[in-house]
Amino acid sequence: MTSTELGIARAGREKRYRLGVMGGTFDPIHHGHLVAASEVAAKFGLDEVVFVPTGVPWQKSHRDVSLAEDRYLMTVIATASNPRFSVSRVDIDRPGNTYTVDTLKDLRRERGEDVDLFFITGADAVRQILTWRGADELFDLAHFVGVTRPGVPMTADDLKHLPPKAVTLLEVPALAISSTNCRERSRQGEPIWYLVPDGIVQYIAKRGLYPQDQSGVPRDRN
Ligand SMILES: Nc1ncnc2c1ncn2[C@@H]1O[C@H](COP(=O)(O)OP(=O)(O)OP(=O)(O)O)[C@@H](O)[C@H]1O
Ligand SMILES: O=C(O)c1ccc[n+]([C@@H]2O[C@H](COP(=O)([O-])O)[C@@H](O)[C@H]2O)c1
Repeated sequence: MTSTELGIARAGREKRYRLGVMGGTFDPIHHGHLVAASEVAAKFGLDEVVFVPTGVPWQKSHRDVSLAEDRYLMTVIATASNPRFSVSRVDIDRPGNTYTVDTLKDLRRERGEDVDLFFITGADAVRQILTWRGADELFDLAHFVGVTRPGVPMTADDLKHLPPKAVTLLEVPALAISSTNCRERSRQGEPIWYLVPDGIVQYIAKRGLYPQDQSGVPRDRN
């Protein structure tokens, strides 16, 4: 959506604009991400979900991460067909480690005060939020939506350490897909068709992103 279209859409409505924010390393983006964003958009009545690929994901510094431009382009390709999905460069254009507190402040600055922000995150990331930089500020900047993820058991008890009402848990259709598994499958010459959108299979092949490991041992089991 262009900024003019956004302005027209906003002018014609009384309710505040509801913007979902789906942050991720997206190395590569897969259907688990897309289903999570789509479900939260439907359940929370979001006007738009902006996907924000990380610049430098500091909590993944133990492994190689593909170039930000490749992850950005994959995110654009995967979201292009959905008129409510968009992609932001705020994290990849900001130098240094990526912190969500900066992401949310940048989006607030860009989109204005009359927007409610909903940060979408998987159950694994919800558990980690208090380790994030500026965690005490995060819940004033956005409402957090933690989506269920296969292999990550999560109940309301797991949210006890977070401020009350700061996070909503949402059950989404279970897709046992991870970027790690997609990378490993590519490296072992196994198909990733239907785990990721078709254009992503083709982009990975074209750019040789996760080359087959001749030793048969995945490079980044994490
Ligand atoms: N299958 C899934 N179901 C629900 N949420 C998911 C799923 N995969 C990823 N997420 C969530 O999407 C966000 C971005 O995830 P990320 O880009 O790190 O993908 P990932 O599959 O977890 O990657 P990796 O395996 O490399 O750690 C995180 O909040 C993560 O919890
Ligand atoms: O702010 C932080 O310190 C922080 C630490 C780890 C992860 N995050 C954010 O959480 C989202 C998912 O991250 P990841 O590493 O699981 O792809 C992404 O938007 C990250 O920027 C944020």
